[in-house]
Amino acid sequence: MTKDLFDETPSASLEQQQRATYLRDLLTRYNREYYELDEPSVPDAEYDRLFRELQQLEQSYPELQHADSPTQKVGGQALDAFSQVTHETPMLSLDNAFSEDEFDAFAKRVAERLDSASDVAFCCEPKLDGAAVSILYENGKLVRAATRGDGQTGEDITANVRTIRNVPLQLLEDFPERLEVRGEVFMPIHAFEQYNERAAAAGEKTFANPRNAAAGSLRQLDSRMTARRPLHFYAYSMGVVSPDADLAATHFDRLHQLQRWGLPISEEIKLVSEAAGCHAYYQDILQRRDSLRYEIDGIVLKVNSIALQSDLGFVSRAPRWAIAWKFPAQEELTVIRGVDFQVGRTGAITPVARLEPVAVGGVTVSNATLHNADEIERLDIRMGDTVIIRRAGDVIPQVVQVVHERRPENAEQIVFPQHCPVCESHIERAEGEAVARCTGGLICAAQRREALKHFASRKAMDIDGLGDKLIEQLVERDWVKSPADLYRLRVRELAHLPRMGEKSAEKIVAAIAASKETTLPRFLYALGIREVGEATAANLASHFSELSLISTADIEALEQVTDVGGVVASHIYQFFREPHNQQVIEELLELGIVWPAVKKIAESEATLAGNTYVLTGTLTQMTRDEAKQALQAKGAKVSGSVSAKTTAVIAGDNAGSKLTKAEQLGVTILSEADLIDLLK
Ligand SMILES: NC(=O)c1ccc[n+]([C@@H]2O[C@H](COP(=O)([O-])OP(=O)(O)OC[C@H]3O[C@@H](n4cnc5c(N)ncnc54)[C@H](O)[C@@H]3O)[C@@H](O)[C@H]2O)c1
Ligand SMILES: [Zn+2]
Repeated sequence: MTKDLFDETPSASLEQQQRATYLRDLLTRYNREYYELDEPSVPDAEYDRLFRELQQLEQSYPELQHADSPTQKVGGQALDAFSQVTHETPMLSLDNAFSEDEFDAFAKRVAERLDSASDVAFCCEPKLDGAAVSILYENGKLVRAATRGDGQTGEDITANVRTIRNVPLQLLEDFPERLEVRGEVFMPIHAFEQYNERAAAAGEKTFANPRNAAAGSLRQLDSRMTARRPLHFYAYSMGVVSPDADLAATHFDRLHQLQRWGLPISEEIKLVSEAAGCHAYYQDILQRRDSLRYEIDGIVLKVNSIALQSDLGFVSRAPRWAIAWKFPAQEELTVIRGVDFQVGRTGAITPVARLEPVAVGGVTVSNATLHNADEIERLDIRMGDTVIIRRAGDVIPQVVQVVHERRPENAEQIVFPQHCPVCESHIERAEGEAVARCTGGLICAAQRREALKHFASRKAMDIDGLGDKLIEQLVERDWVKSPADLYRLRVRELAHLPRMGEKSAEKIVAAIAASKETTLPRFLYALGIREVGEATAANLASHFSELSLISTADIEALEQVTDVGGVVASHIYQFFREPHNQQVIEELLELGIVWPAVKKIAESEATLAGNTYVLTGTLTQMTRDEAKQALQAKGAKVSGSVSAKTTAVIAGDNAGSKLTKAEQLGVTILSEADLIDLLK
C-alpha cells in the first residue's frame, strides 16, 4: 500500500479498527460488571491498560472515535430496581496519571491553559476507593441521596445512605438553604475483613475487596441490609448550592466549610502552593498507605482556586482542573504455573500457588497462598488459569478470583497430595476440618522443632535444661532429627555450642538420660499425637496398660477408651500406622526408655467392665478424681458427657446440667452412697 505523503492524519488499519471495536465492547462489558453488578471480572489495572489503549487509538485515529465509547462516558447505568435521580450538574469521573511524568504533564497543561506566570496551588486529597454519592440537604435536612450512575442519572439510595453512621441527617448552624454534597462511601479495611469472615462462616457471599463491598452494600434494595454493613463517608466536594450561599473562594476552604456544617472529611487533606508539593504529598501518602484505616488507590490533586477551576472547565467525562494520580495497583492479573504444598511447623499442609511473576502493590510477587483444599475448590482454580491476585499491605498475597474466560483448554485440576512432600508420611484431613496435616510428627523435618519442644516439655519427658533455644540450635545443626537422637547426644558435641561449657553440657546429657525413666502416660503424651493431651494419654495407658496393645488397637477398640471419640481414635490409629513413627518408637525403646508396668485389672476384679459412668456435682467422701480412679480400677469407663449409652450418672451435691440431661434421657441416677456400694 502506498502512503499519501500529503495526508497528515494516517488512517487506521483494518486491524486497528477491529481492535478498537473489540476494546469498546470489552470495556462496556467490564463497566457493566463493575458499576451495575459490583462484580468485576478483571482487576482495575487491567481495565486501566485496556482503557488507555483505546484512548490512544482514538487519539491517533479520530475516525475511530465514537460518542458511545467508554472513553467518553462515566460509570454505568442506574438499575431499574431503584427510582432514578437526575443530577442537576453531572457527576464526572477523573483523568488518571500513572507516573510522575504523567502528573507533571498534567500540571504543565494546567499552567499553560491558565497562562499563569505564578504557581498554581493544589488541594491534595487521598483517593478513597469506594463509590461516589451525592447527598442533598434542604434546610439542613438530608432529603435525598443518589449514586453517580452514568453521571447524568443515578439511583435513589436515600434510605441506605441514612443508615451510614457518620452521615449527618441534620446539618449544623449556618448551612445554605440547599446544599448538595458529593463524596465517597467506603468500607474501612478492618470492617471489610470482619464482614468477610462472618459471611464466609455463614456460607454467604464474600467480597473480593473493600471497594466492591462498599458499592454492593450501598445498592442493597433492603436498607436494613445496608445498615448491617459498616460503611463510612467522606465528603470531597460541593454540588449545587443555593445561589445566595456565602461560599469560600477555594476548594480547600470549601471542604472546611462542609466540615463546619457537620460533614466528615478526610484528615489527610492538604494544601500545597505549587505542583512540586504534590510530589511530596504522593510520596508521603504512598508510604503510609498500608497503615491507613481505609483503602485508597491514589491521590487526587485539584486546582485550589474555584475561579481557576471555572477557567479550566471540563472535557466530556472529567474536569480539566483535577487529576487522580494512581498508586501501584494492589490487584493484578497473572497465571498459575504450578502449586507447591508447604508443610508448616505443626504439620499443616498449605497449598501455595507458583505464579508468573507480576508487580503488585509495588513489589514483584511470584507466590500466593491458596490456604487449603476448600479454598482451591471454592475458587475453582486449575493449573494455567489466569487469576486476580491481591497484595494489600503486609498481608501474604492472595488469589482473589479466577478469570474464567481466560482458562486454557485442558487446564488441569489441582490434586491435593496424599503424602507429605517433606517426609512422605501419610497426609490426613479430619472430618469437618479445613486443614490437612502430615502425620509424620516425629520425623518430619518441617515439624521437627515443635515436636522436640513438646517431647522435652515438663508434662512430657520433662528434660531439665533442654529449652526452646537449645532445641533450635540442635535442629539447625542437624544434630537431632528425631527424639531418639536426643539420647545419642554426647557431652563433647554439646560443649561446642556457643555459650555452653563442659559443665552445662554434662548437666543436659544427664538430664536427658534421667528422662529415660518415665511413665507410659508421659511417654504417650510426649509422642505428640494430635489431640492426645495428658488426660487422654492417661486414659489410654490405664485402659490398655501396654504400649504394644495401643499401637495395634483398631479404631473400634480405641473408641472404648474413656473420652476417646471417633476423631481422636483415628488420629491415634493413623499415628501408629506410620512406619516412620513406629521406627522412632522402637529406637527410643532400644535406647532405654522404660516405665513401670501399668497394673492390668484382673478379670475377677473388673466387676464394672462394660459400664460407663458420668460423675457430676460435689462428692463428700472422696474427690471426683478418686472416684474416677476407683471406678476405672474396676474396669468401668468414666466419661465427661451424658449420652444414651451412659450406664448411670453419679450425682453429688449441686449437680447441674449433666443431671438434667440424664433425667431427660432417662439415664439411671445414682447417689454417692450408691457409688460406695458399687465400689465395695
Ligand atoms: N475492574 C473493572 O472491570 C473496572 C471497570 C470499570 C472501572 N474500573 C475502575 O474504575 C476506574 C474508573 O472509575 P471512575 O470513573 O469512578 O473513576 P476513578 O475512580 O478513576 O475516579 C473518579 C472517582 O474517584 C472517586 N474519588 C475518591 N476520592 C476522591 C476525591 N478526594 N475527590 C474526588 N473524587 C474522588 C469518586 O468516586 C470519583 O467518582 C477505572 O480507572 C478502573 O480502575 C474497573
Ligand atoms: Zn511430613
